[in-house]
Amino acid sequence: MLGRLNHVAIAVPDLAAAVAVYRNTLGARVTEPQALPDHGVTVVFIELGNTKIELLEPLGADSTIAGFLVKNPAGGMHHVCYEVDDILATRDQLKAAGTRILGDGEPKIGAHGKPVLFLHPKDFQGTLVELEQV
Ligand SMILES: CC[C@H](C(=O)O)C(=O)SCCNC(=O)CCNC(=O)[C@H](O)C(C)(C)COP(=O)(O)OP(=O)(O)OC[C@H]1O[C@@H](n2cnc3c(N)ncnc32)[C@H](O)[C@@H]1OP(=O)(O)O
Ligand SMILES: [Co+2]
Repeated sequence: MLGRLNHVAIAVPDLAAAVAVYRNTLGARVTEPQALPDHGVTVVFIELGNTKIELLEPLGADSTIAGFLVKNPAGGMHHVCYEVDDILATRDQLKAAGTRILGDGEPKIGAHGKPVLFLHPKDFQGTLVELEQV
C-alpha cells in the first residue's frame, strides 16, 4: 500500500522566520512560499534528496492548522505524507478497515498538484497521515 515518504510537515506560527532558520542556519534550499487557500495554509518545501520537509503556516481565519498551533504555539511536527499508487483504491481499502478519512473523503489537489487525502491521527498512533498519489 505505501510508497516512499514524500514529506514530513512542520507547522509554524511564522513561515518567514522558519524559512530564515532553515536557509541561514541549516543552509537549506527552500522553495518560494505557495499559498494554498483550499487547504488554509501557505507552504514551502525543503528538498533533501531522499524526502522533503514541508513548512506550513495558517492562511485565513479558519485554517485547519490553527487548532494545532493553539496547542503548540511554537510549532511542531504536523504530519507525514506517504506516496500511494492509487489513492482511491487505497482510500476504499482503508475505509473498509474502519479508518477515518478526513474531510468529505474525496481527494483534493495538494501542493504538488497531485490528489491527497488525510487520515485521522487517532487511527495512526497520534500522527496525522497524508496520502499523495504519485
Ligand atoms: C494538502 C496541501 C499540503 C500538502 O502537503 O500538499 C498540506 O499538507 S496541507 C496540511 C493542512 N491540512 C490538514 O491538516 C488537513 C487535515 N487536518 C484536519 O482535518 C484537522 O487538522 C484535524 C481533524 C486533524 C484536527 O482538527 P483540529 O485541529 O480542529 O483539532 P481536533 O480537536 O478536532 O483534533 C482531534 C484530535 O486530534 C489531535 N490532533 C489535531 N491535529 C493533529 C496533528 N497534526 N497531529 C496529531 N494529532 C492531532 C488533537 O490534539 C485532538 O486530540 P485530543 O487528544 O482529542 O486533544
Ligand atoms: Co503535506
